[in-house]
Amino acid sequence: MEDLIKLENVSKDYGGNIVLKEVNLAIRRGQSIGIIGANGSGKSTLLRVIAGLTKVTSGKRLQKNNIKINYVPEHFPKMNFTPAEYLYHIGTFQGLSKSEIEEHIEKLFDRFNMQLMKNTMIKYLSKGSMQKVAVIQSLMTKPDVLLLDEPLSGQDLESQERFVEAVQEFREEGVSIAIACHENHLIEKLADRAIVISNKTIHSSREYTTKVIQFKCEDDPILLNTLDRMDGVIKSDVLKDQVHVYVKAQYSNELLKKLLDRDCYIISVNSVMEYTD
Ligand SMILES: Nc1ncnc2c1ncn2[C@@H]1O[C@H](COP(=O)(O)OP(=O)(O)OP(=O)(O)O)[C@@H](O)[C@H]1O
Repeated sequence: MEDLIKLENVSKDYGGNIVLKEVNLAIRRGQSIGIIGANGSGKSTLLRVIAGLTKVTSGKRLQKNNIKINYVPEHFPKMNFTPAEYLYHIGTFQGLSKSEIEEHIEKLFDRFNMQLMKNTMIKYLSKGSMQKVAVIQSLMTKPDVLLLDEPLSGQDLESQERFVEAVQEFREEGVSIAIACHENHLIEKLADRAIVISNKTIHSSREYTTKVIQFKCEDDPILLNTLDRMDGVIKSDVLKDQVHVYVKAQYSNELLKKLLDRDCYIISVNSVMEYTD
């Protein structure tokens, strides 16, 4: 897989306070990384370094030419704009036409239940609504790399689900994603691999390379006979009336959709993790 952004022995300190020490990391095309760590461990700093928004103290940040990066910060600034005005400016800056911007705003405001807040000054919005403006901004144009810092912060459950769906759609279109958050379930859903920051460095990573989908289906020989030939399927086992199918993580949503279309009952979806150092 092609490297879009690479950190080589990157260290970052703030006035002598070392936050990251000799970190090596590659953001690969189409790969999705979850960043886990305690408060203050350096997740936001790492994301800002990946985004190229923070200068590194030593080491190198390399970036492939002409790639587009969308970034959702942990704290959205309190601005004297309405969300519609702000997104209009951002869309124009990103080269979208007026009608494209209006279409995106309508669709995304509906999707995130923000229509009533469209014309309220951002500085008066609640924390969750402000975060939704940041999320909507990052979804208006398809990037090569989507960087998300605590994107669910303050969002209600329905908006969280909408957000997961939207990120999954980008993922299926090959967008690379790095997401820092404290919700492990979100990382398991959205990441192929999780890195853990502690003691100023990335000391281990978990690979979510395979998903195991457990389901039941009415007698459907066509499905069972073709399952092993479907994209990304590694193997399948039939145990009494249940089927366990092992599928590469990036194909699991596609397979889930197929199973649901055939009225299968999904019992569970689990990640098989491999640890690497
Ligand atoms: N601009 C800055 N100036 C000085 N120190 C900073 C700055 N940004 C971050 N730090 C310090 O760097 C350390 C790591 O902060 P960072 O926000 O990256 O952690 P985090 O893992 O994202 O934390 P949280 O989970 O609480 O959001 C903290 O000690 C923080 O005080």
